Amino acid sequence: MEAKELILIVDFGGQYNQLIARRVREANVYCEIVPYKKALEGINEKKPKGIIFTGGPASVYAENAPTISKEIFQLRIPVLGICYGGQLMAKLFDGKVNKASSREYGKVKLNIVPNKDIFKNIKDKSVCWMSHTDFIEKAPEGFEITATTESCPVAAMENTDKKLYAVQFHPEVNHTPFGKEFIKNFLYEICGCSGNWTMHNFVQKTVKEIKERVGDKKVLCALSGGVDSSVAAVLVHKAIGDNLTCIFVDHGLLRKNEGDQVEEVFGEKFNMNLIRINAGERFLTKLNGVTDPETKRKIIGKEFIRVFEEEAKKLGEIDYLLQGTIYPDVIESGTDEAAVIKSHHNVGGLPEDMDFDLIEPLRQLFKDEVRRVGEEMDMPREVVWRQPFPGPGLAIRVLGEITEEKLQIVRESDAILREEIKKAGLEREIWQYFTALPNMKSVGVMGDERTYSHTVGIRAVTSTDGMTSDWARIPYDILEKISNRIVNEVDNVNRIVYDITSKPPSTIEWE
Ligand SMILES: Nc1ncnc2c1ncn2[C@@H]1O[C@H](COP(=O)(O)OP(=O)(O)OP(=O)(O)O)[C@@H](O)[C@H]1O
Ligand SMILES: O=c1[nH]c(=O)c2[nH+]cn([C@@H]3O[C@H](COP(=O)(O)O)[C@@H](O)[C@H]3O)c2[nH]1
Ligand SMILES: NC(=O)CC[C@H](N)C(=O)O
Ligand SMILES: [Mg+2]
Repeated sequence: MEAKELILIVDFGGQYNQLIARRVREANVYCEIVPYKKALEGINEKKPKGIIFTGGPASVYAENAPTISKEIFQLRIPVLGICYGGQLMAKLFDGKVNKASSREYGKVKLNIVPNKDIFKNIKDKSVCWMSHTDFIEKAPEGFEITATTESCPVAAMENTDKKLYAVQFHPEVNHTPFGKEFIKNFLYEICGCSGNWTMHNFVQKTVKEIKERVGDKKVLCALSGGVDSSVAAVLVHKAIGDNLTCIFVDHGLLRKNEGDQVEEVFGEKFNMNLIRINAGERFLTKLNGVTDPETKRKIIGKEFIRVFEEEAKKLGEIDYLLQGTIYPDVIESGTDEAAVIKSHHNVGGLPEDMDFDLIEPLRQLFKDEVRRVGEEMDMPREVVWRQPFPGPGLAIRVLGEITEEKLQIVRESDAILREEIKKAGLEREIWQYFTALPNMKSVGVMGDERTYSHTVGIRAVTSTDGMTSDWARIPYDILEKISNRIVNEVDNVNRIVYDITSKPPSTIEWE
C-alpha cells in the first residue's frame, strides 16, 4: 500500500480549525492538527506533503503572539496560511501587517488574478467569508498578490518558488462557496497529493497494524453498543478473532431497555465473545451526592476501568484495552492548545494507574468517518446509524445530584421522545435527541390542583460530527405531541422546555 499522505495543520487557536481538518479529509487526504509550539517536532520523520497554518485570535504584532520558527519554510514543504496564519507568514518575511480601520466580518467580494493554480476552476469574481481586524498591508518581497477585496489590498498572496501561500479569507467555512475547491487545489495542485485517504484503505491498514501490534495477546473491548466501540470491535475482531472479548457495562445510567437491546444485537448479529456486567449499584453508590459535572465524569471514567480490570483478572492474562475513542473525544478533553471543555470519560476521565495498554484505532477519526468505516465493513445499519450516547450516560443528563427518581424521569421521557421522533421519520435527519432534567421545579396546575414538579428539557441537534451543532427544527405539532405525552405519562413532570441553542456557544449535552 502507498505511504500515507499527511497534511499538518498548525494550530494557532482559531475557531474553525476542526473545519480545516474536515475539509482536508473530505478531499481524501489525511491530516493531523498539531499545536504551533510542537509543529516542528519530528517533522522530518512525518514528512508532511503540506502544512496549513490556521487562524487565531491574537494579533501577529502583539507581544508574545503565537509564532513559529522560520525553519519551517526551509523544508521545501508547501505552506498555506489562513487569516492569522497568513498574517504570520507575511510578518515573518518582513511584509507589513496592521490593524484595519474597521473589522471585516462576513461575506465579501473577492477579485482574483486569473490563471493561478491555487485558484484553479474558481471564478475571478467570487465571494469569500472574512473574519478579521488585522490585515496584510504590504506583501513581503518575493510574494505576488493574487486576490484583493475592497478593504484588503492583500486578500491572497503567493511565492510559488518557495511554495508559500497566504489568504485573508476562510476557505474552510461553507460561507466561502469556492472554499472546498480552493483547499483541493492546495492539496492536489500545490502539494501533489494523490488522495489516498479512503475508508477502504483505512480498514486494510488498521487491521494489518493491529495484527502486528497485538500478535497472540488478548484484548478486552469496552463495548457500549454505540457506533464507535462497535466499529472498533469489528475492526479488531477482523484482526485477531477470538482473542478479543467484549465487555458491556450496564452502569445503571443507560436508556430504557438499552442493556437488553445491546446484548441482543451483539449476541445475535456479531459472532463475538460478549460479557455483560450489571454494575448499576456500584456506580450509583460512587455517584451518591455528587453534583459537579467534571467530578461525575471522572468517577465514571475511573469506575469503568476498575470494572474492566476486575473482569480482565477473571479472564487470565489480558494486555490491551480497546476503546472506541474518536477525535472529538480527544480534542474536547483538552490538548495543549484547546481548552478542556469536558473530560470525556474515556480520555480525560481515565485513572493514571491503569493496568492496560490502550488500543484506540479510531482515535484520529471524526464520527462520520467512523460510520463510513462501519459501512465499509458491512455492519448493520441500525448499529452504524445509531445516535450517539455518551459513556457517562444519564448521569450527565440529570443535572446536579443523581437520584433514582430523577433517572426514572429522564429514562421515561427520553423513551417517549425517541418513540415520537421515530414515528415521525426524523431519526436520520436529527443527529442526536434526548431529554435532560435541569434539576428545577416549578408550579403548575393539573386536574384543578396545584403541582410543584420537575421541568424536562428536550434537546435535539443537527450536526455532522458533534463538534458543532445547530438545534433541530422539530415541527411544532410533533413537539406538541411529545410534550403532552411526557407530562401525561411521566410522573412528577409539569413543564417541558425546548433547548434552542447551537454549539457553540452551548454544548450538546447539558453537563
Ligand atoms: N456502557 C459501556 N460499557 C463498556 N464500555 C463503554 C460503555 N460506555 C462507553 N464505553 C467505552 O467508552 C467509549 C466512548 O464512549 P462513546 O459513547 O463516545 O462511544 P460509543 O458508545 O462507542 O459510540 P457513540 O458515541 O455512538 O455512543 C466507547 O467507545 C467504549 O469503548
Ligand atoms: O462517550 C462520551 N463520553 C463523554 O464523556 C461524552 N460527553 C459528551 N459526549 C458526546 O459527545 C458529543 C458532543 O457532546 P458535547 O457537545 O456535549 O461535548 C455528543 O454526541 C455527546 O453525547 C460524550 N461521549
Ligand atoms: N480569524 C483570524 O485568524 C483573525 C486573525 C487576527 N486575530 C485578526 O483579527 O485579524
Ligand atoms: Mg456511547
